[in-house]
Amino acid sequence: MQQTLMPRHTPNREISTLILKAQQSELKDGSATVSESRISEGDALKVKEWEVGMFQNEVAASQGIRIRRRPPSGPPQHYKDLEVSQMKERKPLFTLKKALDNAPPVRDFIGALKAANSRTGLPGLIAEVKKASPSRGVLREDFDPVEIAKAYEKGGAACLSVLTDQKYFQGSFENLEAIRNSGVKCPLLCKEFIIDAWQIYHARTKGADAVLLIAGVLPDLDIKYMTKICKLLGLAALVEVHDEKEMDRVLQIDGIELVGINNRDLETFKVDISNTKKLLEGDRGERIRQKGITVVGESGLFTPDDISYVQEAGVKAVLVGESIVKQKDPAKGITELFGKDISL
Ligand SMILES: O=C(O)c1ccccc1NCC(=O)[C@H](O)[C@H](O)COP(=O)(O)O
Repeated sequence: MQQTLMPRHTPNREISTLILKAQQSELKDGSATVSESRISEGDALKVKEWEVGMFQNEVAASQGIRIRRRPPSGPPQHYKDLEVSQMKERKPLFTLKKALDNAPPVRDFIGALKAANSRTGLPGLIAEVKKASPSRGVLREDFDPVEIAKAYEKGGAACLSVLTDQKYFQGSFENLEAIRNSGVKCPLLCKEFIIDAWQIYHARTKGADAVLLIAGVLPDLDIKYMTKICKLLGLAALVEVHDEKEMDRVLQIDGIELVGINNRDLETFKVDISNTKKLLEGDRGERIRQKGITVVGESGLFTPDDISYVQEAGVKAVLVGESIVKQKDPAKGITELFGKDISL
């Protein structure tokens, strides 16, 4: 943490004061990070935002992060940075914090996956409510998110993943909120490109029980900080990796309970389900088991053989979109995917 508190760029006076407070706090109890220290959560967020803004590209490069968001200088240009900064202006953090008082209670996302796995002997299913994707275009023209969510629950899904990104997936927070308010009991993952802690608060106010943190997009410091915010809010964090390097980065972060192995390369869109097996082999797999991490196999799962393959590799849960959302009756699609009725 000290290293990130010694910027090469000069912070403004407010940030300098906050950094000093955080450092004094660290000196007192030795181990605290900015977010754990005695400065307020709002102040910690300001320091964090400043650190992230200054170092993002340097840190990202050193951690092998391939998916870059910010230009080296100047204003944000990536659509998600722009989108989030506009949303933050409309609903600042203090407004979101007030809205938390009226947010529905959080349901146990990881508990639901484990219970389904124990009940069926098969990986717990996170069924994805996704209208379109960058690799496949529109998956379902007659897309009614609540109807699909209800069919998934009827078909035995343990949890649901709801795409909220509009640009690439034609998703929305309205869909997430509508599913949450529809009486569907499955815990909900907010499937979003999270780049800012503000989005976690926002997801919580819209009824999410879990959020996605993508290691290919977020530096270690962000993953650490954001998993703490999730814990603070009672949300589960699904930390997604695609290769060995990302898995190794995530394994050295304490407190991570749920890791997703995406079989899809987010840059090339190439899907290979043997990726799940590769990342769970040998010492790496052993460390994951020792840490008690629940692993989710993600993407490209279409048949009972695919499910058996990733289960044998060591996953306790799977995240599936295309193969079930395209079915006329998504509940039947689940039965076909698993080769048996998992709702019983
Ligand atoms: O689905 C895509 O084309 C995609 C492209 C780029 C980034 C992410 C993408 N999808 C997100 C996902 O990880 C999947 O929606 C999820 O794992 C389900 O995958 P599938 O069962 O293959 O629909």
